[in-house]
Amino acid sequence: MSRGLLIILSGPSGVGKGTIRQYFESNARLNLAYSTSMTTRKPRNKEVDGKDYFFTTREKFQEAIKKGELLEYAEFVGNFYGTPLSEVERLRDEGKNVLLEIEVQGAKQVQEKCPDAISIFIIPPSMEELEKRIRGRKSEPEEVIQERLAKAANEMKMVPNYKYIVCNDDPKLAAELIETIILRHIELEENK
Ligand SMILES: Nc1ncnc2c1ncn2[C@@H]1O[C@H](COP(=O)(O)OP(=O)(O)OP(=O)(O)O)[C@@H](O)[C@H]1O
Ligand SMILES: Nc1nc2c(ncn2[C@@H]2O[C@H](COP(=O)(O)O)[C@@H](O)[C@H]2O)c(=O)[nH]1
Repeated sequence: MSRGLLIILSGPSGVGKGTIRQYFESNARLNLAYSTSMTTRKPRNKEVDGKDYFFTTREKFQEAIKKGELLEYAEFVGNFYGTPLSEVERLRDEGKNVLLEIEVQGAKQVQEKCPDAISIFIIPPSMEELEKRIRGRKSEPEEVIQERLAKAANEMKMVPNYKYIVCNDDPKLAAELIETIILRHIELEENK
């Protein structure tokens, strides 16, 4: 059994990463495992600890950084987010293809540490549409929406650092394109 692939799904907040993931995560052919991140952000309505995120304190997050327990981490609009390393390693050792849904600073760290990671950047059809989506989600207060939008403009400059760019106009189509990318990489790995 070969070690699972590492897949980075990145792109600005509100572009639809989570929405797209829901279309393909139950596709057994992809043999995917979603890496649950750790965050100091407060849970949103309906978010479940241990499923959507491991919600934690700043102190515990700092401790995890110090102990080298995170594959990557970043501060994003006042909160910390990071990927627990041991879980990623365990899943990949079990042959699972591990999906990281992370912002661009963390993606850069993973690309440096794991050059064979498959990096996919999701872009919105326009910045106006991105704003509409962040607002439509009604998950953040106005000042946080403004900060996320300002950040998004800079994040878009990172596009050239990614192997694949997928526009999320229609989420089903975007998910199908990503499925095709992952399936091709699985095939390449099997033929090695
Ligand atoms: N193709 C699309 N067309 C219209 N609306 C969309 C599309 N994709 C996602 N959305 C909507 O945009 C909003 C943001 O999507 P989502 O939460 O999946 O983004 P995200 O990139 O995961 O955000 P974050 O990085 O902040 O977690 C949601 O309300 C979702 O329903
Ligand atoms: N670098 C990391 N970024 C992460 C991680 N988990 C999520 N994220 C990204 O943070 C922003 C904000 O997320 P939100 O849930 O508050 O909207 C978004 O781009 C996420 O993809 C992580 O472990 N590391």
